[in-house]
This record gives sequence, structure tokens and C-alpha cells, in this order.
Amino acid sequence: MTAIALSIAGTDPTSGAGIQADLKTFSALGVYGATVITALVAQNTCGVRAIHDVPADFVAAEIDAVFSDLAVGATKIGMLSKPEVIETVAEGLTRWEPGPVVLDPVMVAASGDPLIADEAVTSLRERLFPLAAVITPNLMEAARLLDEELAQDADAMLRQAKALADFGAGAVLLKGGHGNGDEAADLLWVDDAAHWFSAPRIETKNTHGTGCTLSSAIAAGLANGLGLPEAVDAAKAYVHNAIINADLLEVGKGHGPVHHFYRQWRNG
Ligand SMILES: Nc1ncnc2c1ncn2[C@@H]1O[C@H](COP(=O)(O)OP(=O)(O)OP(=O)(O)O)[C@@H](O)[C@H]1O
Ligand SMILES: Cc1ncc(CO)c(N)n1
Repeated sequence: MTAIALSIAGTDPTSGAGIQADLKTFSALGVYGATVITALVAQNTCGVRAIHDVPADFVAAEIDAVFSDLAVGATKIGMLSKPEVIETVAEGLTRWEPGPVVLDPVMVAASGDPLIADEAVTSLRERLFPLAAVITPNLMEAARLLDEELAQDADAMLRQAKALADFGAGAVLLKGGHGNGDEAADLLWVDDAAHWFSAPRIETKNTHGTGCTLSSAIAAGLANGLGLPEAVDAAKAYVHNAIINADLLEVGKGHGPVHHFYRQWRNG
């Protein structure tokens, strides 16, 4: 049977992040991708200009259109900026069978621009975390969700990952991409055990959409039947290579995209 993954997220018209990055990731990894769009975002590699939220009842109609037709093996959730859309997505996930849910609690773009309303952070935590197989916050998102300082070392990351697990998700992948040091180390806390996934930090400004790409790659692995630690391991390797090859692409004036198709394209 064809492995199908669904992304529920916002858009990026320059295709480095959001739904477009998710669909490219699914495609590069051999999984058929479906999409439910939650917000139209006028953004590019330099920043976010405007956000047009899709009305909640239309998001519900998109969800029903996908699930009434396709057998979805895993679902990735990205940008959800409004509480009413979060509620609609929570109801949709309960109404249908979404497979394991990978929830990326998107809050700010790589440019630093906000992508979520303040009042939506609480609904995300309360309504959606309990439905997720894994949540994938970066260091800043973890600090905001816990109302704590940014984790500065491995011990603090472990403490915050455990604290985030108490909100009800099956597992927590705390991403260290924004840390400092020679390694970009991510911590998976699952079944009361810590697994570290580390790779050398790559010197590049082209990291727009790394978080979207990682969570979609995990969903692709899960849709292909991998267990969570294996899916995270494969996703980390894919993102790492996509970042290494990012400078082969010359796209945009700001933080450019990673190279989703480094395996398929011959010349950059
Ligand atoms: N410069 C880098 N070198 C190597 N790996 C990186 C680098 N930047 C990010 N990563 C890795 O990319 C993945 C995504 O992590 P990151 O912390 O960047 O997510 P994010 O902040 O949610 O992304 P986004 O900027 O798209 O919101 C993680 O596996 C992280 O370790
Ligand atoms: C739509 C969207 N989702 C997530 C991110 C985070 O990179 C972004 N810039 N845009």
C-alpha cells in the first residue's frame, strides 16, 4: 500500500518552510504527501510580511476531504496560529485516524517573526500535545512552553524535555539547532529514556525550514513503518545532508532553503 503522510500547516510562497517544505520532504523520502492548509503566509527568505488565517470551518472541511478519501499513515502538524484552528484540528484528529502525530509547535520563523498568537500557545499545549506521538520544540519554543530560561546545556535540555513530556505527548524531541557548540544535538525523551542524536554543526545561513523539514521527515519515516527512534535517526541524517547541500542552491536574499532534493538532483 502506498505510504501517505499528511501535513497540517501554513504556507511559504518561497517554498523553504511550511507546507511546501513538508511536501518536498515527503516526496524526497518516497512518501505520498497530502496537505491541509491552516494559514496563508506572505513570507520569503528574509521574513514574514502578513498572515491570512484560513477560517476554522474551512480547515475542518479540508481535514474531512483528506481523511474521507486517503489512508493516512502519519500526520505532521506545523503552524497553527489561532485557538479556534487548534480546536478544529484537535477535533479532526479525534474524528479520524491520523496515524502517529508529529507536532512541531511552530512559534517564530527563522527570521524571528512571530507565527502564533499568544493565546494560542496554551491551547496548543492543552488540546494538541496529548494527541501527539511526539512534539518537536526547539530550545526557544521549549523555554516559552515551560515559561523558563533557555536551556544552556545537556542537563537543562534533559530536565526541560522531561517537563514537556508531562503535558501529555508520547515523546519529546528537543532540538538543539539553536544551541551553541560544535555539535547540533537533539534529545529524544521517550518511554522514560533519553536518546541523543548529534551531528556536527554546519556553518551556513541557509537554514530556513530546518524544523519543518525534520518533523516532516519523522512523519515520513513513521508512515513507512519505522519506530520513533529509528524515524528520528533517519530524519536527522536527512536534514543534516539537506543543510550540508543548502549552499548549492542560490535561492533568495536572506536565509535560503535547505536542499530537499540533494539525493535526486545532479547539479545543485
Ligand atoms: N547549523 C546546523 N547544523 C547542523 N544541524 C542543524 C543546524 N541548524 C539546525 N540543525 C538541525 O536541524 C534540525 C532542526 O532544528 P532547529 O533547532 O533548527 O529547528 P527549528 O528552530 O524549529 O527550525 P526553523 O528555523 O525552521 O523554525 C535539528 O535536527 C537541528 O539539530
Ligand atoms: C508556514 C511556516 N511554518 C513554519 C515556519 C518555521 O520555519 C515558517 N517560517 N513558516
